[in-house]
Amino acid sequence: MIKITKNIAESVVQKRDKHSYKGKYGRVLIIGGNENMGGAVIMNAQAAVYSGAGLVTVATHPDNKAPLHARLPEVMVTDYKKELENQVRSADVVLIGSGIGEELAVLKATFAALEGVLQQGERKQTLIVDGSALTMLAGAGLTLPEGVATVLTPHQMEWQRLSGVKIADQKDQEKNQKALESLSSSAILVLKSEATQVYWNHDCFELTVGGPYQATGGMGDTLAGMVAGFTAQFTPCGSAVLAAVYSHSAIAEELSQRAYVTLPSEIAKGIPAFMKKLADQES
Ligand SMILES: NC(=O)C1=CN([C@@H]2O[C@H](COP(=O)(O)OP(=O)(O)OC[C@H]3O[C@@H](n4cnc5c(N)ncnc54)[C@H](OP(=O)(O)O)[C@@H]3O)[C@@H](O)[C@H]2O)[C@@H](O)CC1
Ligand SMILES: Nc1ncnc2c1ncn2[C@@H]1O[C@H](COP(=O)(O)OP(=O)(O)O)[C@@H](O)[C@H]1O
Ligand SMILES: [Mg+2]
Repeated sequence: MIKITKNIAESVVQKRDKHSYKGKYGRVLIIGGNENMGGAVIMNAQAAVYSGAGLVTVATHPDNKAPLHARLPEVMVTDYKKELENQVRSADVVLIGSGIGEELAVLKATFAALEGVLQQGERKQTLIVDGSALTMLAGAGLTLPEGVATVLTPHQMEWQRLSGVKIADQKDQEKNQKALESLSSSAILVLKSEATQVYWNHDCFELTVGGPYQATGGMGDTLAGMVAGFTAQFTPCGSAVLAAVYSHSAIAEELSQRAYVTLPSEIAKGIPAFMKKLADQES
């Protein structure tokens, strides 16, 4: 087990090139948020924008458009049942599942569009699967698109549903690793808990920052948005995931010095200053 340290995050988050522009920092497409769970995509999007993603589009239920624009003028918004294929085609990173409910057709259309891009050999895209998309994956017996850089971000029950590994057995790295390999030959797993584990490239990493002040709805939606924002900007994908996982909980730990609970939106607001500290340390 390798500890996820500040050093890993510092080696990932770099100072920005003076001659760069938004196109260099990735196009993120967030798909999720049904009529009852629009908050989930707001938290995804806030985290992705504050992590520095170059362009962020949210494909969601139309009821969520006005609240999203009111909270985050930086994002573009589209209906997740219209023109999804074109949106997926133009994205570098696709995050699907937070608050998506049971919109199986949207999940299937997203996977089909990603496979279409792959077949044309256009470029390497990253897919992040969170929340209810993981539950639908488990229930519908869908397979993950191979060849796309994939990150799964389940909490313990989502992982139990998807992999069959019972929560009580999830401390067993070998069991988790084997189950992951049976789902995908190359996916990265972020198995969230009070001691989050990341499985990448046959290694297992463990988070040692964070705490119970994070046990509040939307905390995982914020992490998923950070993973999207970081993977849009930094390579390799696994290092970017580790840096996002570390930063999310390290910001919460800092906030917990003066707060009983560390709300997801407060963590998101802390991202730019935290990333600056990481970039300033980078050697
Ligand atoms: N504002 C919004 O729009 C928000 C929208 N959200 C969206 O809601 C969707 C559903 O996500 P979900 O996680 O709330 O529900 P689900 O997948 O059924 O899991 C809960 C079941 O698992 C069990 N459980 C056991 N261990 C667990 C663990 N470590 N962590 C968590 N649960 C654990 C737990 O046990 P119990 O608490 O009953 O003992 C219960 O039986 C998802 O798409 C998400 O993005 C939320 O983010 C909130 C804010
Ligand atoms: N006791 C705890 N200690 C540390 N982190 C926690 C604790 N409880 C929850 N978390 C973190 O909060 C997040 C919860 O994710 P998730 O259940 O998907 O939230 P949601 O779907 O409501 O956004 C994970 O990153 C998890 O590691
Ligand atoms: Mg979640």
